[in-house]
Amino acid sequence: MTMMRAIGLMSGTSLDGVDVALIETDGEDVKVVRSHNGYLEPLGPTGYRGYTDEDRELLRRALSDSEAVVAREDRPGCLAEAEAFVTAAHAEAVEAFLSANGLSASDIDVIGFHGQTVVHRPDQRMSVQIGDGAALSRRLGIPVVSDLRHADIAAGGQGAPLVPVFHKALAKAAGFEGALGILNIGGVANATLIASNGDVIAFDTGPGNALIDDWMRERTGRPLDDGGRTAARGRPDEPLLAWLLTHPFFFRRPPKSLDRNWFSHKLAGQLSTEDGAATLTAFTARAVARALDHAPEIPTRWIVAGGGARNGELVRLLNYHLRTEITTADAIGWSSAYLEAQAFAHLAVRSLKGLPITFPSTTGVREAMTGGVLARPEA
Ligand SMILES: Nc1ncnc2c1ncn2[C@@H]1O[C@H](COP(=O)(O)OP(=O)(O)OP(=O)(O)O)[C@@H](O)[C@H]1O
Ligand SMILES: CC(=O)N[C@H]1[C@@H]2OC[C@@H](O2)[C@@H](O)[C@@H]1O[C@H](C)C(=O)O
Repeated sequence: MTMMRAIGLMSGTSLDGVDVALIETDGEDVKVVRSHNGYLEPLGPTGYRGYTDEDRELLRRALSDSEAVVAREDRPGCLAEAEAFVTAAHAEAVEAFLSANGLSASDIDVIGFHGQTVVHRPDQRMSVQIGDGAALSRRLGIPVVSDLRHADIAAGGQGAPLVPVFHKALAKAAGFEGALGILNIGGVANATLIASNGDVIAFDTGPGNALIDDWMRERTGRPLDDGGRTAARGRPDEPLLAWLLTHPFFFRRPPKSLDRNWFSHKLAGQLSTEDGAATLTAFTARAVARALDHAPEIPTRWIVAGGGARNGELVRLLNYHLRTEITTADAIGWSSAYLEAQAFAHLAVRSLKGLPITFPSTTGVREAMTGGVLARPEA
């Protein structure tokens, strides 16, 4: 099949910025190259457009104002302003990326545009990602696929996670054998479990970095615990941790997905900065370990991606709780930081071709289905 050149754009729940990645894919197989250390990695450059404090403040207000959303078209409070900003920030990110890599719009077949999640209520069949795909397509002169969660959620699925079909393509390209776990630790964490016979299940495991980030911002003014160094100096509050893990979410059978706002860093309340960071970091790690309760086959290899892979204390705890050695995505030639953006490039091509992007075992939707809305520049 012919390979297409696709750009994926992700602005995740951490609200840190726009990730940009170009890959070549036919929607089934991803073009890979052998990296310097012998692993197979997706071919293509990546880019990033960080949010300023002011940008992040607007997005935070948008998250809060979005509580008033009743129908998915609603844009209460600052949501319309935030949506225009998200579209413009993504356009700038792509323009800078193209020029940095000597590319022009005609070199790109399609863009997969995730947008910024502001509402995720699968029980109400609603998940809203702000960002205007049609406007982005017109500005860039490139076809854009957006709104990739809606069809699934409207059909009764969780609308998340969407990356598993890309994880599976990467695992196939790498030729991994045996049961494999792929963990993405963004604001929220999600796991893809691939059994030795190729069967896939996927679900959100619980909070990722979001609570740690919120805690650090409140206590230190810096929005992350660099390397997990603060957590490493503290002691987790065991009774609080045990209580947090009694939340019904952890007992629900997958597929399941989580909204960023279902848990709050305020739960660590009165603890010292270090002990609070240690407790919230341990919470993320133990919530991930609860994934093993739902695994049809215990993975013998775990690959960890997302910003959380750079939190040394979190990785140390995961090594302990997952009972097997874990490897960071970067160590095997995959990109910890850009895997999700690459996934949305792959998903856009699958959407263009009408291939399924969600499955009963990944979102709980009744049957495998495609999704996404295509906008063409001339429309
Ligand atoms: N050096 C570091 N030390 C500790 N944590 C880090 C480091 N670098 C990044 N992070 C964490 O990673 C987060 C960003 O992760 P990532 O970009 O994967 O999230 P996202 O894509 O926004 O989220 P999601 O996957 O939920 O959509 C930061 O907010 C921070 O918590
Ligand atoms: C609703 C939403 O935006 N969910 C995100 C979030 O961030 C991580 C986790 O929660 C995952 O379910 C999803 O993103 C990834 C990209 C996904 O859909 O696979």
